[in-house]
Amino acid sequence: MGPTGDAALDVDRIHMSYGDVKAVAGVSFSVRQGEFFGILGPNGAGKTTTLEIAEGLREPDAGSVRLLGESPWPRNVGLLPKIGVQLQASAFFEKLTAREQLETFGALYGVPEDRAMAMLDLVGLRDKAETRENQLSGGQRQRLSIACALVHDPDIVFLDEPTAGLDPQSRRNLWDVLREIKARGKTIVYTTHYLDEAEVLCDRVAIMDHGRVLALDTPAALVRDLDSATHVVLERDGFPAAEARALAGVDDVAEDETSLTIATRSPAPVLAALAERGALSGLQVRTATLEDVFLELTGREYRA
Ligand SMILES: Nc1ncnc2c1ncn2[C@@H]1O[C@H](COP(=O)(O)OP(=O)(O)OP(=O)(O)O)[C@@H](O)[C@H]1O
Repeated sequence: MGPTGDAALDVDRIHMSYGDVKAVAGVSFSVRQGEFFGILGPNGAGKTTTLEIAEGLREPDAGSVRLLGESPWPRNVGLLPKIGVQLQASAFFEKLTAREQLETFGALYGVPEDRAMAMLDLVGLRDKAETRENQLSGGQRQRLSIACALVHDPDIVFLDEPTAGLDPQSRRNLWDVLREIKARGKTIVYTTHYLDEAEVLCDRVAIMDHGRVLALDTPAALVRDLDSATHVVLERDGFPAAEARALAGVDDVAEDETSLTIATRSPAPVLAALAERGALSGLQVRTATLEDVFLELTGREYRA
């Protein structure tokens, strides 16, 4: 599934070095309107540099960017009302409450004051409206920074690792916020080093390593193209291993103390055969993930 219609963002063969460090080495991708696009990769892959060039915060050494049909560099003031950039939490105004932060950012764009409460509702912070930002938790500050990026109702939002450093519950809460933003028709471009998260949230992802895009597609297509086995796990005593080996479509069978694991590239008939024999007790089905895709692409285990 590639971009269709007018692209919200077109990044064309960009390069960027910091001294001897080649941070971005010929990166190209397009993001279509309304798409949730993830830039993934381990630390130092070049995600932030790519995002900053796409937003118009940095000038690339080579290559070009079209953002909502325009060049974001040199600083394109006409684009600013249409793009939202998540601020680092340190960019909040000191001593203001969550509501006042939003009203202040909103005032810069001339939006009505009641937008602040609407944004607090969107990110689930209404009950923290009168709390000063330095008294918010890490997850609440992240949500406030996303609300600030959205206060002027931009068409496209850029988020740099919005879920980094959050506990699992806060991460999940933020996923709901991101899904709600997408449901409102916004284009989202975000970076993360959590591959599992991107698999759940993103329409398409670019997997980066050492300044290059190694693969770009929907998470489902990337995993499917691996052609790796699905693992069907059953309770060990639920079904004899020898019978499992004899089923059509089974590639391999392994046993440990508690479970029987069947590897297959045709899970549907194998599951149907197990169901016919009433052997689905304790069933778990494990398919490949984006981490397996990364391993296949780079030959090394993924380490965020
Ligand atoms: N301002 C800078 N000066 C010098 N080197 C930099 C600078 N910013 C980034 N780099 C280097 O460029 C490379 C890419 O960095 P970048 O921040 O774009 O990667 P990243 O994928 O966002 O990593 P992370 O997940 O750690 O933020 C890294 O090797 C980094 O050390």
